[in-house]
Amino acid sequence: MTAWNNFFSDYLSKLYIPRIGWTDVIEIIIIAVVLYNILVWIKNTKAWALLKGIIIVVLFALFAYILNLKTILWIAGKTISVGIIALVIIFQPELRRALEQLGRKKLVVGLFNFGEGREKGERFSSKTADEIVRAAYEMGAVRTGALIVIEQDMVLEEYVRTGIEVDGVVTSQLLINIFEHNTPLHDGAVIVRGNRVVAATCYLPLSDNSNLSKELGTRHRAGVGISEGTDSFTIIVSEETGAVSVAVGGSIIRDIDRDSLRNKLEYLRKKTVDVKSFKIWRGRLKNERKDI
Ligand SMILES: Nc1ncnc2c1ncn2[C@@H]1O[C@H](COP(=O)(O)OP(=O)(O)OP(=O)(O)O)[C@@H](O)[C@H]1O
Repeated sequence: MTAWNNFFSDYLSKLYIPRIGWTDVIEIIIIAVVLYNILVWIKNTKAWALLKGIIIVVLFALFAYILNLKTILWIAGKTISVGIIALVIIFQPELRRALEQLGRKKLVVGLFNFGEGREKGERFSSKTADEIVRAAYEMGAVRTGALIVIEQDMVLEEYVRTGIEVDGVVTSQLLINIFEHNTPLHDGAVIVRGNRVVAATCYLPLSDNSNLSKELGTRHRAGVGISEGTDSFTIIVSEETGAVSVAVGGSIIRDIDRDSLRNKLEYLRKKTVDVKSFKIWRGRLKNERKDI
């Protein structure tokens, strides 16, 4: 017993417990918020895939360090500085946009913006699913081309920014109106977030997948393109054939029937959405969105 007591008193005498003042608490909060927002930013841009790649490289370097693989460590050491410069060049557009936002935004709201309209536990309502299905097949029947991207966990802000803000409740009439030929909003993609059409005329990345059928033009390639880099669910209505297709995870399901599309949307709708914390800062957003 005395041995234990000695061990603990010895251990405690060596333990350094720093005094924490209120400035330390403020510093911890600021660093936590900044880090959190950097991680959210990484997740919402293509930096997410890159971060996963970096983690794998770091694990590999760690492995080389443990086994003392000198040549690999030397190469890793030499490439690190080049790698950092390469990262800045690759992410120059994203970094510029992030800095621009920082300068433009209402800072506090920007910092605590944890994703709009996602506190309900459901991605979108059953009515929204019905409206999207109705719009897709009504447009298909009259050969109106359409591209509807449904946002899931990954926020598609960088694509929303390429289009024109709409912010309207999803209805079949709104979607049909947007894609009506020779109207200002008909070109490009519509992005749906929750129960709202957030933007139209959005420009999506084109897929360069050489396995895609040569019959498919840029509308379909754009639908597949966005699904390669994000977890979005995209509905494509062909202007040429009226067929409705769906792109998810880099693959396309062509000419899907109405019931299958409704079932897929129903599945998406019910996938649980993280209820984010810090609701206190989101009161403003909720008040703006009573009509959801
Ligand atoms: N990168 C893009 N992002 C968003 N929309 C795009 C993009 N590229 C093309 N589009 C849309 O696709 C339309 C052109 O479709 P195109 O005829 O080339 O495609 P398609 O796949 O053959 O489809 P369809 O069967 O409807 O003809 C454009 O008018 C535009 O609305």
